[in-house]
Formats: sequence, structure tokens, C-alpha cells
Amino acid sequence: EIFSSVSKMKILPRLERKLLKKFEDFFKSEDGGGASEELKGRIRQLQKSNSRILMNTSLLESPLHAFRLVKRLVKTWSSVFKSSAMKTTDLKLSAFLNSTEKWILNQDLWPSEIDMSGAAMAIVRLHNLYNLDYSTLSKGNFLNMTSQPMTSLELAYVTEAALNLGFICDAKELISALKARAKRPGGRTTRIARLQRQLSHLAIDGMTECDDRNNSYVMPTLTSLASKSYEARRQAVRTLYHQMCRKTMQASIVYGSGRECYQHSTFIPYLKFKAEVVNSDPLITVFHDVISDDEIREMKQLSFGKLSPSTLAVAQVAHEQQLIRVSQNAWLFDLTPTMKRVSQRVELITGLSTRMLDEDTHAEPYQVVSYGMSGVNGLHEDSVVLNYGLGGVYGPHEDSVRIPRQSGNENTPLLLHSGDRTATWMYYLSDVPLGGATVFPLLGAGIRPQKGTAAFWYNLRRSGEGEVRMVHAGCPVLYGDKWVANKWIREIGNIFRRPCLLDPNL
Ligand SMILES: O=C(O)CCC(=O)C(=O)O
Ligand SMILES: [Fe+2]
Repeated sequence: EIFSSVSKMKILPRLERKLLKKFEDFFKSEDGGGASEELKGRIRQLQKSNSRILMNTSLLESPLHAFRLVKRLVKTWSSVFKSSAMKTTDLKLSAFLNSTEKWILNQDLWPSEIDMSGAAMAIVRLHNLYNLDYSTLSKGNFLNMTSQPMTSLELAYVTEAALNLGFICDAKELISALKARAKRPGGRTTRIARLQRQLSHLAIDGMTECDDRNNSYVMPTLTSLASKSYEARRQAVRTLYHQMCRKTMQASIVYGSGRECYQHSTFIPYLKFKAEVVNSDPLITVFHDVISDDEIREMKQLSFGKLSPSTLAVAQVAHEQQLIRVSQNAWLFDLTPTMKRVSQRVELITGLSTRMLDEDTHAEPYQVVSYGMSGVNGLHEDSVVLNYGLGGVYGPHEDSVRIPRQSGNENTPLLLHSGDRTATWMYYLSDVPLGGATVFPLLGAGIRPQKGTAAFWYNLRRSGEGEVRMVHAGCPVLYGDKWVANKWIREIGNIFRRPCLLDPNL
């Protein structure tokens, strides 16, 4: 699928193939006489790895394979260029190496060190959150996919990523795996000593240990939570969020207490939609088969060139910054007949107006979100948009913007005219084989993405106050590609369709 974010990753083996071809051609040419057997051997080795992945690029939907490919392109290739340039005195070979390295580094999609550490971080985040086993990983297995065992160097990169994320527990497990290897004949320990030093610094900085792995954590009541500090509340929500992500990993599409199925009618008599109540109070509903594959294709097509890294929401802790939102988004207006029709459907089903006006608009344009690893380090913001589709995530947040979250909040002027985001309608534009559920930590409810469905809920109470229980999050994507389209429906244009009530409890 050309519009998927993993598809950019899938272009890489073809790019590597072109690079290999340049070497092959050079070896065969008159100028190639100076190439050593060693260099030819390394290229043959790389050809083998390249053909393996070219034959089955869907392997790259797995973070382990993705990491290994990026590592090869960044590290192995740079060592090929550097060491052969150092070892040779042949001018023609030097010139070839020089120009070829320049050529490849100029390819927009060619990954950099940042992408490599981003891929390693994705692996750690996924292991941490879903309680996966590092000894399985070090044997080269990720979920149900098997491959060659990881090298110590690869493991060390992943360990470094764990340390950079401040994941002490994960770093400890990885260091033990490295130590077990060092005991074998020929094992090396210098790298381990360095990683261990880094780990002890982290511990001194007062980072907590292994706190999130608790599956039996029970949410304190909302009233008792209200008296707690902001930090304590945030931590409680995070723990529940992680718990919910684990619970929904392999659940059926809808996970919640109030499951109930019904035919949702519209004012067009024959037009009914299958609906499922995910949670009854506050209400969260999932609607099935509300957007067709053709409509989805058009929506992705329209956003493809417009995707840019999502701005990060508030970052509380420096090292957690990258955990909050790893995705790209594009804004789409109702400019085509398809988009108009897709919006009318939202109106038909919810009874709310999605009319877009210059001022006092009833709804926002679609925010199409694709979860990838661009922006992982917050460093990528200005560079070429890369989206390798690894470990995309959106941490717990509320969609309503009544309380400006940051000074200079960009939403404030819009808020004055159109009111808050009364309701959220979210189309799911892809299936996600593993991970990537939308979860509501305070309600114990969750929705697994299914192409063609949509979720709907109100962010405000009838009194106009924000509904704090609607905190929700997108779980990290373990495998596959995730796309959603948000339609936020505004308050003022819908005041008669959803009248306000004075009772703050409603
Ligand atoms: O991707 C998801 O599941 C949630 C997305 C979301 O909450 C948002 O974009 O506001
Ligand atoms: Fe949201």
C-alpha cells in the first residue's frame, strides 16, 4: 500500500539495491581493478542481506527487522566507505567511494543516526509497555517473527536507547543479556562497563524503577484523586493507560463494560448503521462500516503530501518528551465530493453540524494522523518528513481545549468564536494487527482500530464543563501501520442540537 507510513521504510531496500549495483558496475569496469578482495567480500555479504529483505519487505513491519535494516544502512555502510577509503591508495577507487557516498547521503530517504536510535527506542518502548522479554529479542525473535540472533553490538544500541529513555528496568535486563554473552569465549566487556556506568548515573538522578509494569494497579476514585498532586494524578493515569494498552492488545474490537449492540437509525429511513456502545456513561460509541475503502484511499491520497510531524503536547519530563506524541498529521477540508459526503455522514449519525465556516465554524477540518517514528527525538521537526511507522504513540490527553494548555495556545482565538471541542468523531483508516488501540484509562474502555469503523464521544458535559473522564490515548503500534482521521465538532454551532443544561453533573 503506497500511502502507508511503513511503505517509506519499504523503499529503503530498493535504494540499497541501487547502491549495491553501483559497486557491482564499478568492480566490472576498467576503473575497478583497485578494489580489494575484502571490499568485494563485504559487498557480497551486503547483497545477501539485501536480497533477503527485498524478497519480503513486509518483514519491515516488524520493529526488529526495521531496526536492523536502518542499522545496516547507517553503520555498516558508513564503515564500508570509511575503512575501504582508508585502506586504499588507488585513486580511482577513492574517487568512486567518495562520489558514491555523497550520492547516497543525498538521498532524502537514506536514514541517519537519529533514525537508528529512534528505531532502537521504538523497540524499547514496545518491550517496556507490553512486557515483552528481552532474552527472546536477543535470540532474534520479536513476537511471532524469527530471525538471526542479535549481535552484541545491536544489543548495545538497544541498551543505549533504554538508557536514553530513562527505562532503568529495561536497561538492566539488556545489560544482563550482554553480560551473559561476554562470558562466552571471545566476549567483550569494555562496552558493558560503559553502559553500566551510564545506568548508575541514571539511578543517582533518582529515576524510579520498574514502576509501570504493575498489572493490578487499581485507579483511586476520582474524588480521592482530585486531592492529589498534579504529578500523582498524571502518574496514575499513565499506569492505567499502560495497563489498558496491554489489555486491549489482543482483545476484540471493543473493550469495555457497557458492551451493547444496536442498529443506529438516521433520519433517512433506510440508512442505518451498526453501533456498539463501548461505555455507557460517559457515552462512547463505535460505528461499523461507516467509511468505504475507496473513501479511505482518497483521504490518504489527499493527505499524503501534506503530512508533517505532529506538534508535541505538553512535555512534563524531558526524557519523556518523545513518548507523548509520535505521529504525523495533515489537515483536510471538505473540498472534494468524497470529503463532503464523508462529513455529511458524520452529521447524519451524530445529529451534529459539521459545517465549516470561516468564522464561528461548526467543526474543524479532518486531522488525518499517521503514526510513525518521525519526530521521535523532537529533532526531526524541520528536516525531511520521514515516517517509518515504528512505535507510533499518543499519550493520555483530553481533546477539549477549554483550559489553554500552554500560554500562547494556538487554539485560543478559535475557541472564542466557535467554542470548545464538544465532540470527537474519529474514523479508523487502517487495521492495526498488534497494538495501537485507543484507550480510555479512567473508564477501563478501549477500541482496537478496524478499517472502516469510527468512534464517537462527547468531550464536554451538558453544562459545558470539560468531562475529565474522557482522557484517552493511542497505544504504541507494535506491528503494522495506523491511520486515523479526527473530526472535532465545535460547541457554539451545535448549541441547539446539543442544548446545554445547568446541572454540572450532566
Ligand atoms: O489514535 C488514537 O487512537 C487516538 C488519537 C487521538 O486521541 C487524537 O488524535 O486526539
Ligand atoms: Fe484525542
